[in-house]
Amino acid sequence: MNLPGSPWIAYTDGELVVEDVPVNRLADEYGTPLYVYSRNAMRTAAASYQDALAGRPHLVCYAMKANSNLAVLQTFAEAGCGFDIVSGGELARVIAAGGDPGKVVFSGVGKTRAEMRQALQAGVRCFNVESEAELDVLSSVAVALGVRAPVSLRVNPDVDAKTHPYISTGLKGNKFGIAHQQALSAYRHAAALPGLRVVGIDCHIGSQITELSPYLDALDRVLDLVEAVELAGIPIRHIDLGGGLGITYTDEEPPEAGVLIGQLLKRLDERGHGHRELLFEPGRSLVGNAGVLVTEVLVLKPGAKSFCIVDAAMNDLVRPAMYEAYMGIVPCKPRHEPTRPWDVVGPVCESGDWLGRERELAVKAGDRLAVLSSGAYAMTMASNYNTRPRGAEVMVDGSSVHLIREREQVPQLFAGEKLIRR
Ligand SMILES: Cc1ncc(COP(=O)(O)O)c(C=O)c1O
Ligand SMILES: N[C@@H](CCCC[NH3+])C(=O)O
Repeated sequence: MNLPGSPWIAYTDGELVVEDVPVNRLADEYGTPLYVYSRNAMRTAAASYQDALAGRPHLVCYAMKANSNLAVLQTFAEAGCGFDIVSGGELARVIAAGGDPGKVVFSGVGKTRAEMRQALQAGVRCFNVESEAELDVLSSVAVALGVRAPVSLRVNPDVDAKTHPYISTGLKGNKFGIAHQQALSAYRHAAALPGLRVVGIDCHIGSQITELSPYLDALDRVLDLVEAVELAGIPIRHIDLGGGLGITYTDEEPPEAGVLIGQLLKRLDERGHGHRELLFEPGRSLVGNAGVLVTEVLVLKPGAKSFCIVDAAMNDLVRPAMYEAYMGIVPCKPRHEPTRPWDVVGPVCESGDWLGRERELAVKAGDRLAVLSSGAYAMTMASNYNTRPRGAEVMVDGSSVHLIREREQVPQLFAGEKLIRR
């Protein structure tokens, strides 16, 4: 069986392993719920973008919202990546991980003045500006600091990324970016402001995209604009095509990064833009299939509907509850016994607290299951709902194991709370 995450995540001698390490051994040592990542899967994924872009000026900016653990950032920084950030908190993480702020692009529809100042002082590479009003605010913050902010306008190309409505971002009904019809005037506005320096153009049309055509359609819209903006006398140095490339959770067959980039480069060349510096902001496709969430079966409730209650829940992995997303679930040590369908659910007091429905499994209490494709948007979206401490994170690199985040302890969860004095 070829699991998502193969060859880094696979069965060896009847046991699930991440690289050279059996997952059950990690669960024995670090407990569950436990996020386990393959460092070489991350390195390989970064290389697939970088190799496809070799010989062209480029920067792959890892969209760290997918997984912002410092050791994950360190891995991508060492691979030569920059970062796509959406908050001052994410910038602080980049710096703490030893990343270069000069390789950071700052996206997001609602940056605060304090975050703008922080990013200007750190020397980020570029602000991806998402509205005309933001141009004025950013310019005034930059003028007050005596600098010019490098800006790229995030254009909303009104292209259907054919993905879940909650994660589509490039349609005119989405809150993201500046409508492509208004972008030229927004560029004129930007070029006239004293605190700004136009450096690029940006678009990001959505997430978990499994087809090439939306990317090519968006690129055409972006190139039309680049031509119009440069005709207006405003040079555009880089083109940032965002992230969004999907991964295999079940039977999806998204294009490989190399294929996507090959097609985009071909279109750029055909249209005479092959010399431009290219930026990408991939998140999920760099880390999603590099990780699993390991959980222990607490109790079984067979019946008309059979529930397999595990110790991980929607607070550890919200994607099924939030998007009805399918995540593969496999045993860490398969039993050679008959299977039956189980709803794999967590202990949280919500009917929406499920990880998988109608999964054919042979399980007993105490067994460990691995939720596949949990390297992206799992830990970063985790919460403490029901006063549940978040799990530990472990990075495997060959046969080396690194604890990269300790398990939260309950007292930490209310450490900042105060009783009212009587
Ligand atoms: C601006 C921006 N860039 C990049 C990403 C990364 O997306 P993905 O994880 O789908 O590659 C996102 C999230 O969708 C985003 O909002
Ligand atoms: N968090 C989402 C994707 C949104 C990406 C951020 N714009 C997911 O788990 O699929």
